[in-house]
Amino acid sequence: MKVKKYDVFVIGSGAAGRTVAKACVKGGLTVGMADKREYGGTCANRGCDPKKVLLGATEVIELSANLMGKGIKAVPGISWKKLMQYKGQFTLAVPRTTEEDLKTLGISLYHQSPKFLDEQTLSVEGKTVRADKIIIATGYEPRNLHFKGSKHLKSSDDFLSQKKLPKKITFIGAGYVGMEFAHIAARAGAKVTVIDSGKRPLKAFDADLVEGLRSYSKELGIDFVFNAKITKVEKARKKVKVFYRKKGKLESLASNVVFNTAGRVPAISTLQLEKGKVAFNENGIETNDYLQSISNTGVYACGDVSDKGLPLTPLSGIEGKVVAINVLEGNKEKMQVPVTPSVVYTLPNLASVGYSEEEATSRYKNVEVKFESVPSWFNARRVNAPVYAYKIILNQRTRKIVGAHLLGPNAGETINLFAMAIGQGMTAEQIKQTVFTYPSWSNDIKSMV
Ligand SMILES: Cc1cc2nc3c(=O)[nH]c(=O)nc-3n(C[C@H](O)[C@H](O)[C@H](O)COP(=O)(O)OP(=O)(O)OC[C@H]3O[C@@H](n4cnc5c(N)ncnc54)[C@H](O)[C@@H]3O)c2cc1C
Ligand SMILES: NC(=O)c1ccc[n+]([C@@H]2O[C@H](COP(=O)([O-])OP(=O)(O)OC[C@H]3O[C@@H](n4cnc5c(N)ncnc54)[C@H](O)[C@@H]3O)[C@@H](O)[C@H]2O)c1
Repeated sequence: MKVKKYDVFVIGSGAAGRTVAKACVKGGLTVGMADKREYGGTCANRGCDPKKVLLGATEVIELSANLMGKGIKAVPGISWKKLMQYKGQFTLAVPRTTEEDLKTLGISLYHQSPKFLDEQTLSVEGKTVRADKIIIATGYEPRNLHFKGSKHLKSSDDFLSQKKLPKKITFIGAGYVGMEFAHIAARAGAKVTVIDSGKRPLKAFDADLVEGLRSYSKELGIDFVFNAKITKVEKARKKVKVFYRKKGKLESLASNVVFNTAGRVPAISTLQLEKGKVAFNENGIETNDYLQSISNTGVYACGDVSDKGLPLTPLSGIEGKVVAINVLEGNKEKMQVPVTPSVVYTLPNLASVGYSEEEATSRYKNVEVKFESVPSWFNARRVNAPVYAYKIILNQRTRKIVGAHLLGPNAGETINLFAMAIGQGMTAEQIKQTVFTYPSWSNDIKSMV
């Protein structure tokens, strides 16, 4: 059988895969790429970007609700249909423009999941393809839940493309996706319940600030069920019923739609990795410091699907660059996971960078923890924001900031200043000496440290 040969074959067209493919083709290599879905990846098609467009409309609701009676006469309503049309202006063209961009550079495109036939050979679209280097950049996909009736659950993709907003919605999973979507849906007018097997939402975030977010979410009308073991889901006419066990008691709750937001797992199940001798674990493809497979030197992995770093868009791009350098120049660049800020786009935002209180306490002899709730500060008061809190962690000996955790309006932006401060090893005094605009959220960080 005829074999099609490339220097590099990239699986996945998200931020990670595109970065590698473009750099390699610009570096003079022949490149092929496959994606089994629409080109452009999760972030641009069905993740960060469309989510944040929907969030924009809910920001108007939050701001006006807080200023009701303080100069604002009415809280506007959301037309879900119109909002989805607006969202489409950001997403609909992504697959086409991505393909055009990649094709113009000379990259050959395939539209199916490849399967490894051996360490260097793939089968895709009925063709046999051999490449010196195969790059796995397939990202994450929703975790399958294994109770009876789980086929009735919808995914985050469905949430971001639903034409009508259901009246009653349940989210299974109070992580990033569940919490962000719960806030969007509640502000857009749905009755929302979030159910989780754990004891609190957003386990990776500071417990004190998460408690502030949980309690404000409750005021917004979002119901929570924690420590719940879901036993089955049943569909009956217009309702979907979730059955769960809590404290030994069997309970149920009915809604129009139930979304599975119970986490995401490496998208590797259709690749036949065993045939390619590519080792993997539950975090993804097992890689060395060069993001090269530990078991097949002809394979690299980057983005969410590699076992390094957090599954976030900025890191996928960075990992893509590292792989491109190592493919083009022969393992020259080690992946060093940088200081990475992260934000949950609820309103208020919950944002975090650096060490948690627990990590800092176990790492340094003396830490100073500044934790305060400050809705009385001018910036919060001027927009009548009811929630504004921070927890800043300093190494007492060096006075360097080692962790910052924020809950409040604009926290997703303000956290970037702390990312810079931690990355550059700045002390509290250096931050205080810096001149910021006034009055601004950024300027508040001087008082926080
Ligand atoms: C709802 C949601 C909201 C998010 N919001 C944010 C946010 O605000 N900020 C942030 O930083 N991150 C966010 N993320 C995470 C972010 O989307 C990912 O970290 C990022 O997209 C990862 O990029 P990637 O290139 O590694 O993978 P992806 O963008 O997932 O790209 C992987 C590509 O590989 C393809 N693929 C998968 N399997 C195969 C296969 N077998 N064969 C061929 N192709 C395959 C997929 O179709 C996809 O196009 C969000 C994720 C979700 C789901
Ligand atoms: N703003 C952002 O940067 C952003 C937004 C969305 C997603 N992401 C990325 O995507 C990743 C996945 O996010 P996610 O929200 O899907 O997952 P997650 O891991 O953040 O949360 C999943 C939640 O589901 C719960 N859960 C798991 N199994 C369950 C079950 N059987 N029953 C009930 N609850 C169950 C877990 O306890 C957890 O609270 C994140 O780690 C993040 O890296 C980032």
